[in-house]
Amino acid sequence: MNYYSLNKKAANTTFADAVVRGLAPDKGLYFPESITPLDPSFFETIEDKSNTEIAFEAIKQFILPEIPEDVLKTIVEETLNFDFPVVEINEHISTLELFHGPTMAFKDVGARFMARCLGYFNKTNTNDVTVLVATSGDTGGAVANGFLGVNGVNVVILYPSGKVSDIQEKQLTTLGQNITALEVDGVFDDCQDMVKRAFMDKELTSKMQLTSANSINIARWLPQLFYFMFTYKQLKSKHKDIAFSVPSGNFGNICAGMVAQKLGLPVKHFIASNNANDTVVNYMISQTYNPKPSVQTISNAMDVGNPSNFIRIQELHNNDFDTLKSNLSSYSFSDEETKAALLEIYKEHNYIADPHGAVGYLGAKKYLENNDAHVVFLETAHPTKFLDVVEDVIEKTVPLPSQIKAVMDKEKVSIKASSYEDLKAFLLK
Ligand SMILES: N[C@@H](CCOP(=O)(O)O)C(=O)O
Repeated sequence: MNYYSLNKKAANTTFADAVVRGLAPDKGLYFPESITPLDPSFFETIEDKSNTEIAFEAIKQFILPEIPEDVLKTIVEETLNFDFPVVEINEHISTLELFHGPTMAFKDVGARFMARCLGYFNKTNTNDVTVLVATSGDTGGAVANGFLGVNGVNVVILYPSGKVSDIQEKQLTTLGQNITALEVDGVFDDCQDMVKRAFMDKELTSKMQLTSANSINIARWLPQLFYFMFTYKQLKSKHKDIAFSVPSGNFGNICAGMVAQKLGLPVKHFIASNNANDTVVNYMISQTYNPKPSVQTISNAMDVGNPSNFIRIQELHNNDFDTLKSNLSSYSFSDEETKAALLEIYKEHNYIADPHGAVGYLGAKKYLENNDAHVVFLETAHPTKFLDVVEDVIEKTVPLPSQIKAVMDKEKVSIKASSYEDLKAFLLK
């Protein structure tokens, strides 16, 4: 499979090259040249397949033969060695728990998958690769964990100082080895802009191979389509019309769900559930894309003012607003509404959500006001990653899982960076 740049000014390229570059030379995001629907029998018999069989069948057209079939199977198996349960909240709403991996956030799948792809390509590539990643909370920890000790790969994580949760900060600043955390004086979008600027900096790129482990990288983005297939497997026999409410920040996850839909997955509708960072909500009303600096919220992983993947979503809908509108609704919710939802989910349904899941729950409820479907909201991270907020709202102590306990007492190590020049100086050193 070859990939083209959505800026249409760079040459098409292979999966390997797109992964190693991260971003195309014209600063565009890579996009697959074709998406061929799977045979309908795949979905008819999905309940008989294991998660790894589903994932392998769904992703192979994007990767083979550059990674051989047996290696890709192993990558998929190693990536997916934890559960993805769907939990019913009520008759009309369920949640897909995406927090059973090592860093307890949905990013684990993409990070582990990409790390293994890069590890494979590095066997024949003698040059070290530097992975730059911007995080508003969860990506950083997942990438640190997924890439720890990968041969020939150095990881530099940029995160907005004081704007990630304590646990998230521990997860991305305490591993050492080939992982370095840069604490940026700014918001997530500043971190993302610094990463994108580094890719265009000829002085840097002439001296080192840079790539990204954000969802702008196809190997981080595409595996997220698995979640939507795993949900269908679990709900197919119970519900006819399934819609997804996806807590959205950089919009990679929901966009991957739309790729699953292009592959033939029956999805009635997508709901992009946002916090106060409502760039896409406004676009869906005004048809004007007006990115703005992100504002800080209690669902911090979604504090993104200029979602990178929205351009891929438009491409998937042939850049046609009416087509997009028939498939996507987008709503925004305040922190107060999010806290009220956390409490409601706990009190009425005996379920402890995290702030991002609570935003997803609100999106599901809003959609159901005027539509019929069974809506699955994605629980993108474990509630204990946002311990202060969750315990304060539900007035209950939440037990800590082993993955969280493991980082609690480790010492944070980070380097302050207040400008692009600081990042560049660090990389050149
Ligand atoms: N929500 C992210 C921000 C970056 O998103 P990504 O999926 O493009 O890595 C985070 O938690 O860091």
